[in-house]
Amino acid sequence: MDVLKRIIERKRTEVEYQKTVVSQRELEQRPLFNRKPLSARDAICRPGSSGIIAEFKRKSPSKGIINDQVLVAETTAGYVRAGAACLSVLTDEPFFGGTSQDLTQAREANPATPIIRKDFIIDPYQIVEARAIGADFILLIAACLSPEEVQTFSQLAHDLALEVLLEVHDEAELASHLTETVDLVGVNNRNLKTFVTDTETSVRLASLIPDSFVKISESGLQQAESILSLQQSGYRGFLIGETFMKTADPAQALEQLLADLNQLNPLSQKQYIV
Ligand SMILES: O=C(O)c1ccccc1NCC(=O)[C@H](O)[C@H](O)COP(=O)(O)O
Repeated sequence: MDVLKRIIERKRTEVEYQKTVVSQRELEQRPLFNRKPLSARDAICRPGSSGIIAEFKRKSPSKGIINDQVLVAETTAGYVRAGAACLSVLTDEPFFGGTSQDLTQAREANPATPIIRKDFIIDPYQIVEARAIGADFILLIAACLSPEEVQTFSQLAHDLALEVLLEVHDEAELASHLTETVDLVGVNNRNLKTFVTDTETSVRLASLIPDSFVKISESGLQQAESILSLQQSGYRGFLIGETFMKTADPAQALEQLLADLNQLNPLSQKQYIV
């Protein structure tokens, strides 16, 4: 069975159990549920934005343990100081070693930076929970959902003032799942069957995504050169986890990447505020 199927099977059991522990009504009474979410679109598109969505990722199915030494509040605050436009916090525990508490700690440490709840959303309960733990936007993965679910889940997210990043892997998912109700469209460069990452996937799909959506390239991004070339293809956002997290100082790795990018592109020397 492929990894996504295993993740989703596990997630269904986990969400049903979680509903018996904390009801939706209780989630709606949490203090963070009443906080006004921030716009990832605005953070990524504002002039001078690095567009980097820096991810806190302890482990993954493709790499195993990446970094279990660093702390979430310290690392995410470092990312923001280094120039991240947004943060991504994985909240899946079995496969990625993340928790909802991680996201809440990142929220407390970074009150002015949009945070995505990076998880495998298959139930409306998780969207309400996303707002209650302090997220500003959510991920909907086309490979895990029907087009109708993307439509209804993104509508619910908007009703809760959360933005939506729709993730696709290929042309077919884009054709079947893209709807006006999402805000950002992410192309995942990681083939979930082989785990191989190839930024050509983003290049290939770029022109098929209407410019009304903010385009995000996800996974396997390591070099300033790749980011520059993806910018030239129309991408505004770059979701990066492992490249930063595999180092002892993830924020310093982001700072270095932005310095390399500025070096490569002297015309926009002052573009990234670091
Ligand atoms: O990262 C994995 O191994 C993985 C496996 C199966 C499903 C999803 C997976 N990753 C989630 C992500 O989307 C990435 O964490 C994110 O795009 C950052 O990727 P990277 O920069 O390559 O860590």
